[in-house]
Amino acid sequence: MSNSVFVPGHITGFFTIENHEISLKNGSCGAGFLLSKGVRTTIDDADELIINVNQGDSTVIDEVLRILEIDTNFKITQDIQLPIGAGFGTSAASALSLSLALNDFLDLNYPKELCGQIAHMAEVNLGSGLGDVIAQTGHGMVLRVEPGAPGIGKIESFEHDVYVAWKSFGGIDTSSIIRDPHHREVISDVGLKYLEFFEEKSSLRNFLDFSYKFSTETNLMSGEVKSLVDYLNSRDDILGSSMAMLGNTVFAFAYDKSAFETLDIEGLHVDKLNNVGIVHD
Ligand SMILES: Nc1ncnc2c1ncn2[C@@H]1O[C@H](COP(=O)(O)OP(=O)(O)O)[C@@H](O)[C@H]1O
Ligand SMILES: CC(C)(COP(=O)(O)O)[C@@H](O)C(=O)O
Repeated sequence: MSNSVFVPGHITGFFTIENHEISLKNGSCGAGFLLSKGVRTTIDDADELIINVNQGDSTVIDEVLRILEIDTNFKITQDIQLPIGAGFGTSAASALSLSLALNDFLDLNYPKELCGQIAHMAEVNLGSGLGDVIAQTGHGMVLRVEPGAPGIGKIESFEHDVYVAWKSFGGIDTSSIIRDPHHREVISDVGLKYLEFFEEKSSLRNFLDFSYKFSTETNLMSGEVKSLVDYLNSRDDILGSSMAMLGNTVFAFAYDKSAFETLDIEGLHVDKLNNVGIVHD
């Protein structure tokens, strides 16, 4: 027997950090969007536990198996289609696709929200993310209006027919930012300001504008990220550009794919906003 689940990558544009002593209520509010690339987890029958990942290590998988208290033999294969640690929410996509795939494979019959809550707990426990899991249960551009795990927090999804380009210069250790008191304060103050503006009008233009202002005012952009973002923002055929939270990564939106194809930027990937979301095969 074999089954697989695909969970899209998620890029956050701006966010707040919301504390709670209960890890399911811990998380973030903010806005981001889903990509057509992500993480596919496949489970197959096996006589022993086999873990096969194309990038990274088994940290996320081990944490999900620990929370689920599963001690059965099977083979886990993860195809991580985006760079890890670079602001694409791959750790959340790994955790969520694994909990959903195991639910199907082992006929656990857990509600989808519970699978999401297990993945959210793995993320929060590892310090690798706050709001990616709940955002990945949505589609298109996703606004997180209340923090927490699926079934606890609240999201709104907006569909857009738009191309997304990205280029990564490398990773940022998410936990070193979200666990640092100074960063936490600045991120939450600036994030709240733009979240409130965005809740009034959740347009694509506002998302791009507020993401750029957030990354500038929080001082999170590296020099190389800022110069590419500024260059992309200077072009008329590009809707806007900003930094992927939290990675050394640039993203930009355009209605026409050719706006990116005519640029001669090494390592620029072109994708489409994902209006579909999670897929079970
Ligand atoms: N399968 C995996 N997917 C993503 N991250 C992983 C995985 N396995 C281990 N890791 C580690 O988890 C951490 C995730 O960091 P984070 O910055 O949150 O990544 P991302 O931005 O991709 O979610 C990194 O230290 C990475 O090395
Ligand atoms: C921005 C971040 C805290 C981290 O995102 P990543 O580095 O992609 O795991 C995200 O989880 C969020 O809550 O918005």
